[in-house]
Amino acid sequence: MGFLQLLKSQFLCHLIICYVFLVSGLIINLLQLCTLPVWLVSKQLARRINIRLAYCISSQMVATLEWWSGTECTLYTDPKSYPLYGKENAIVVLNHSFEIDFLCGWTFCERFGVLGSSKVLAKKQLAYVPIIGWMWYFLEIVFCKRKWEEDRRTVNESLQKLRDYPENFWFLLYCEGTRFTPKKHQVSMQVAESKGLPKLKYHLLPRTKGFWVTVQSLRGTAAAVYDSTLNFRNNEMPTLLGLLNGKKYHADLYVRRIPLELIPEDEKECAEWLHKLYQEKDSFQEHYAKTGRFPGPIMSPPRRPWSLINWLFWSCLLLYPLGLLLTQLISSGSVFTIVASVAVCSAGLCHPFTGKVKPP
Ligand SMILES: CC/C=C\C/C=C\C/C=C\C/C=C\C/C=C\C/C=C\CCC(=O)SCCNC(=O)CCNC(=O)[C@H](O)C(C)(C)COP(=O)(O)OP(=O)(O)OC[C@H]1O[C@@H](n2cnc3c(N)ncnc32)[C@H](O)[C@@H]1OP(=O)(O)O
Ligand SMILES: CCCCCCCCCCCCCCCCCC(=O)OC[C@@H](O)COP(=O)(O)O
Repeated sequence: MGFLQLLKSQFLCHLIICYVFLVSGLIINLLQLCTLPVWLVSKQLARRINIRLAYCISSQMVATLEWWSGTECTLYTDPKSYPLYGKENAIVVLNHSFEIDFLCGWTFCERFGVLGSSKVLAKKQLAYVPIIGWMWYFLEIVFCKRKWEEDRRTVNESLQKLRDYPENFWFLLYCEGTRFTPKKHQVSMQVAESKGLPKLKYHLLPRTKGFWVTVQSLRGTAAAVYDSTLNFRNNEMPTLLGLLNGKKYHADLYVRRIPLELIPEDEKECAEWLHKLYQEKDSFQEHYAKTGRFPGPIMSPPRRPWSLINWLFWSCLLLYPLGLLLTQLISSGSVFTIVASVAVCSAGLCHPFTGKVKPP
């Protein structure tokens, strides 16, 4: 193991990364709160400010993937579609199979310049997660309760509000509705069987209602659906903890651009269209399993320095006062103060990082 790799596996480094993320995240949440009066004066200005503030949070996680772990992201796509990425609004349909699939999505958003404005149809519970969930509130992220009677109206209303969004955005939809597990796959294939639909090997049966309402609500706003299929080399199942430990993965993403006009307006036809799309996605995964690559040419956008620059900025800003505090603590010479501080910090920090869950 080289020196750099050894350094990346050190708990102290992980503490520093998390400290910078948590403290900067809360500061940015506070700044976002301060933009509320700006909404009253100029909604578009408030939106533009929030896009940049959100970038400061999400790009830290992208920096962990791109610069800390050195994970590589390869894009397979049609060269004719490539120049349009980042230059138009789009609905992204992605398989939900990996712990870090959303982060790979964010990485591509970063490379095409739409990270700050990227959106998702997320379950309502995520709105209450500090930092990311609170940031999403100000980004006008669309939340669903997974109760169609309510979502039909609320999802449509939230999407209608994006019609005059001032910057290009990608709207991510995990049509499978939940992350793939063998158990969920088994149940989902029973539903497929009962509906007379062909079985899928690598995906759960897509939920069609959210897709239909999204396409209908964003007609005239989004230009296309980006059908995206993600996988990792060497059958790896990457984790956030792995990234934090500096483990390098290799992500492959296959993207097909489908103009929105090609998607049927009728709900039933649209559902059939989506089921067919997932059968095709399944065949791409089968191709990947057999050959280790997706079909089509590789058009990989390079990583940009901005996520690293943002991380270095927040690190300098937040590690300096922490360093001062520690120096003062040590130079105080009081054994009691030092022991008490170490005890408080350990109590506060150990619980989240041990990953243990209290029994009910
Ligand atoms: C160039 C580069 C390109 C791309 C780069 C890639 C990506 C970058 C883009 C953007 C990044 C942005 C952000 C990313 C950041 C973070 C994301 C993180 C987290 C979000 C994750 C989530 O929260 S996922 C969960 C929430 N989302 C969804 O659920 C969406 C899908 N669901 C739906 O659409 C649903 O229809 C619904 C939620 C709208 C409503 O749900 P409800 O349950 O009420 O209705 P359903 O229609 O789904 O259910 C009834 C029908 O379903 C059938 N059924 C029952 N059981 C099952 C089953 N197990 N499987 C399948 N179907 C089932 C049932 O029979 C009913 O059938 P009908 O025939 O009556 O329809
Ligand atoms: C700089 C890096 C520092 C990292 C340390 C901090 C880590 C903070 C991580 C916050 C990540 C929050 C992003 C939310 C995305 C989670 C994806 C998710 O939760 O998907 C849910 C779906 O699957 C459906 O779930 P089910 O209810 O069906 O099951």
